[in-house]
Amino acid sequence: MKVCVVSRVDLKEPIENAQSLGWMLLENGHEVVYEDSVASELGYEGVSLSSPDFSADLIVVLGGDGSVLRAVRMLSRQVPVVGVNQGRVGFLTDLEREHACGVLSTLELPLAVEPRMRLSIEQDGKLLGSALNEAVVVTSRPAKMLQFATFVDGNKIGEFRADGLILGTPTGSTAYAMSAGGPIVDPLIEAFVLVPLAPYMLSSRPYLISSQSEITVQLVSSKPAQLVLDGQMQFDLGEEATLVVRKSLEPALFLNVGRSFFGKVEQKLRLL
Ligand SMILES: NC(=O)c1ccc[n+]([C@@H]2O[C@H](COP(=O)([O-])OP(=O)(O)OC[C@H]3O[C@@H](n4cnc5c(N)ncnc54)[C@H](O)[C@@H]3O)[C@@H](O)[C@H]2O)c1
Ligand SMILES: Nc1ncnc2c1ncn2[C@@H]1O[C@H](COP(=O)(O)OP(=O)(O)OP(=O)(O)O)[C@@H](O)[C@H]1O
Repeated sequence: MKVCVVSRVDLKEPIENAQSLGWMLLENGHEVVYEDSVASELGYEGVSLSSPDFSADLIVVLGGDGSVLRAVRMLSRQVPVVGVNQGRVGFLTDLEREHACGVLSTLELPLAVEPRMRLSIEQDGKLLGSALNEAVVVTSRPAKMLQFATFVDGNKIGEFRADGLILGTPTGSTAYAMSAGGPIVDPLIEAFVLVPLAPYMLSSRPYLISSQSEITVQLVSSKPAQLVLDGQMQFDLGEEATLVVRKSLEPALFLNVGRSFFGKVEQKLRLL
C-alpha cells in the first residue's frame, strides 16, 4: 500500500511523529511518501497533493481539523484520508496518537472507506471551489447586516437580513453551523444544512435540504460581502452576487476505523 504522510508544520511534535510514523509504515512493508511541506522539514523530496499525477492508497494527516480540511482541499483527486489528532479538538481526526500506529500497521487493501458529501460552489456559472464543512457568506464590514434571498430548485424559501449565512454539509454540522444553532447531522445522511447567522427576526429555524437539490443564495443588499470555504478560502463577492451550491460529484473519502460519530460528539463537543 502507498501511504502519503501529511503533517501540520507549525509545531515540532507532529513533524517528528510524521517521521516515526513513516518509519513504522516502511517496516510494515508499505511505500511511504511525504507531502511537500513536511518533506522539506524532514529534508526529503516531497509530493504535491494537488499535482494531477498524485497517487496514494491512503493519506495520513497529523494535525487537527484545519489540517484535515486543508489536505482534502489540496487533493487533485480524492483518495482515502485518516487524521491522527495533533490538534485542539480533532473532530475530523479519527485516530488518537496512542492508537495510530496499532491501527495503521494492520491496514490492508481494500480499505473500508466512508464517503463524505462536499459542496460545489459556483458564481455566475464559474466554479469557485469545493467545501467539506461549509460555505459561509458574511458581511465584510463588522456589525452591518446583509440581505439574502434563498431558493431551493428555483423556489424561494425566504428573504432575510442577517450577519451572514452558512450552507454546510453533515460533516460541517458539528462546526460553525453547530455554533450558529444548526442541527447535528449524522454524516451518513446526505443533505445541506442552511443556517442564518444572527438573523434579524423574531424566530428563525435552520433548514435541512435534500442533497439532490440546487441551492441559490442571492445577495439582495449591495453591501460588501465575503464567501469563505471551510474557513480557508476567501472570495470577495460583488454587489448582488448570486451563488449556486450543489452536492459535489467528488465526495471526500474518510478511512473508516470504526469510530462512532455520536461517541465523538459526546467526547469532543460536549465540553468544548
Ligand atoms: N463560531 C464557530 O464555531 C466558527 C467560526 C469560524 C469558523 N469555524 C469553523 O472552523 C472551520 C475551519 O477549521 P480550522 O481548524 O481551520 O479553523 P479554526 O482554527 O478557526 O478552528 C475552528 C474550530 O472548529 C473545529 N472544527 C472544524 N471543523 C470541524 C468539524 N467538522 N466538526 C467539529 N469541529 C470542527 C476545529 O477543531 C476548531 O476547534 C470552518 O470550516 C468552520 O466550520 C467555526
Ligand atoms: N502542512 C501545513 N502547512 C502549513 N500550514 C498548515 C499545515 N497544516 C496545518 N496548517 C495550519 O496550521 C494551523 C493549525 O492546524 P490545525 O487546525 O490542524 O490545528 P488546531 O487548530 O490545533 O486543531 P483543531 O482544528 O482540531 O482545533 C492551521 O492554521 C492550519 O491551516
